[in-house]
Amino acid sequence: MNSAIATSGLTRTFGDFVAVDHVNLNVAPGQFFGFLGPNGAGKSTTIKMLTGLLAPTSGSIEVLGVNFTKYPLEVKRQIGVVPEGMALLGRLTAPEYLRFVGEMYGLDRATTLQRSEELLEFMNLASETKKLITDFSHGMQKKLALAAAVIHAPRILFLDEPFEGVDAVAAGTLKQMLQGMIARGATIFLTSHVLEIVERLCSHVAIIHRGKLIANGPLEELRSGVYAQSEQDGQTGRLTLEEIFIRIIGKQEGATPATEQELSWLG
Ligand SMILES: Nc1ncnc2c1ncn2[C@@H]1O[C@H](COP(=O)(O)OP(=O)(O)OP(=O)(O)O)[C@@H](O)[C@H]1O
Repeated sequence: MNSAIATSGLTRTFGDFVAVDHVNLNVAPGQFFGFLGPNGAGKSTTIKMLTGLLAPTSGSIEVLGVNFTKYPLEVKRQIGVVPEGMALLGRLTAPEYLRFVGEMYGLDRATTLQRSEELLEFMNLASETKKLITDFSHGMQKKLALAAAVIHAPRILFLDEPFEGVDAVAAGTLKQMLQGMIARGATIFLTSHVLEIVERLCSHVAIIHRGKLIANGPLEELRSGVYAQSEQDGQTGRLTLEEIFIRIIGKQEGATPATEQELSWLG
């Protein structure tokens, strides 16, 4: 097996609209992979297909060398996911939910209990064990969804906007947890609009725009490609991922960047 995640011609349509258009991805085991794109580009739709939450219209997906369509359960056992809507069970408490998830993955009760306690402590949720999940704040729900996604020690973790709504202290803890997983050989595939965090964590980046992949590779290669172009434009110095992203998307749009437009009527 050479890839942790490999897609070929992955496509999803909604009626006539092509949300994901013949995407070929190749993520090596142990990579920290950032999947970027503007709003509505097709990131969540792709993650949903990669984790079995949405069927592709066409194309193939292999995860850890296994055909997802043919052997979905075998794949699902080895992956963890925090999807866009988190999909928690609101009428349970956090320990009840983690116990449910742990047992669903076939962990014995003692292991589930021990990991659940450790995770709640780690996520700073240990004092919230009596509250129903439906009464959790958005950030608390996000942290619980993350805890549930890793309780079975998955080999691949898929995260759709893991830092959204999470406070700075928790974001720091989370980054540490993800880096620890990478150090122990896991693969992480994440979407985020927080490009400073992606830049700090991810070794590889792909950019999707209107359903099509428009950039894909090691972050440093992407940087040097865009950097060479920007030198021709007269700009020198190291580009941040945010600058790289804006340049790549701007080139596709061929329009005036939003920052240069004005809402003159607005005060
Ligand atoms: N169930 C659906 N029915 C119709 N259109 C959909 C559906 N799900 C997604 N889309 C459309 O597919 C496109 C891609 O959506 P997606 O949620 O994948 O974008 P995204 O890159 O995750 O965006 P964001 O960064 O805003 O979360 C959008 O135009 C969206 O409206």
